[in-house]
Amino acid sequence: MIKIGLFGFGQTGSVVAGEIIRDSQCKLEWVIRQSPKNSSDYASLLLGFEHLEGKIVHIRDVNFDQFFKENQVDVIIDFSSSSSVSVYSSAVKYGCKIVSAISNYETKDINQLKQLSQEAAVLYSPNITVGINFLMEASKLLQKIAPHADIEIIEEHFRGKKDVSGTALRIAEQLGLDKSEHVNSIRVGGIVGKHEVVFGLPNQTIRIIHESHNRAAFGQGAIYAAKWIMGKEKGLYSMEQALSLMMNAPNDEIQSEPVAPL
Ligand SMILES: NC(=O)C1=CN([C@@H]2O[C@H](COP(=O)(O)OP(=O)(O)OC[C@H]3O[C@@H](n4cnc5c(N)ncnc54)[C@H](O)[C@@H]3O)[C@@H](O)[C@H]2O)C=CC1
Ligand SMILES: O=C(O)C1=N[C@H](C(=O)O)C[C@H](O)C1
Repeated sequence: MIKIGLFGFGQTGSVVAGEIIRDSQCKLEWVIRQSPKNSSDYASLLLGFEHLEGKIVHIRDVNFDQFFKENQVDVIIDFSSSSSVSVYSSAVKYGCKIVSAISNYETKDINQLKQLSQEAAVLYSPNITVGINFLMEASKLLQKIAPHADIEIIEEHFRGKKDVSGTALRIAEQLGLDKSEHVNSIRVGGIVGKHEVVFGLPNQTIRIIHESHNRAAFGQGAIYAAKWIMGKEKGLYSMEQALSLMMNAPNDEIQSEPVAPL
């Protein structure tokens, strides 16, 4: 059983908590949240389950050195904010691994996360869905086939998302594009997350699109990453690496036993 601690119980973290609770190989030990709401409750009860799982802990109520010593977990999953890395850095001395899904880090915080990976296994992904990594691989392949194509990235999210999509910035980086020139953001309604790479050729246009319809997609990706990182030594890993078996496996393996749920 993989013991998981979760940072963040917002619009994504609360859905991720439900996915962890539903997974038979994982146990949600605790949820650290910033809001004093529902403190000392259980995430399971708040999400409609009948058993007790995922004690809700208010960040102001804990001495983290003591908390991590007394509430040790195998993996911390972070869906909170850039600054949380400074909170859970002390957990790694108890052997804890980290899966961070924070999409846009402040420079000091991403540097601290990289520093942490010298003592612990850390997986960081601005988009932790399985599907977006296929979009990235397909885009890199198409760019090789059509090196002269014009390329634009379109990212669409819910109206309240303030930052530019970390996923789109990473796609631009992987394709060698100027992030300030070739990432186009749309903020409308309740779109969970859509990324489109548009390849413009003289007589045709090719579009590669990934769309998350439900935040459970992020929960499934985070759980896959948590299971994958359990066997890893200290170091910094990406979701592309965690999925590389799926993308590089011989055809018969892919057909018979997909490595991760789509
Ligand atoms: N990598 C991926 O695939 C995905 C990444 N994200 C990222 O996850 C983060 C959260 O996204 P949302 O849930 O939409 O935002 P949100 O604002 O709804 O939730 C964030 C929650 O974290 C809490 N929080 C902030 N700092 C905290 C701390 N130090 N300790 C504990 N809790 C803290 C906030 O109070 C809030 O409840 C964002 O960075 C977002 O970009 C979201 C979806 C997918
Ligand atoms: O804030 C979100 O919700 C999401 N953020 C990530 C990003 O910024 O790329 C990933 C996903 O699209 C949802």
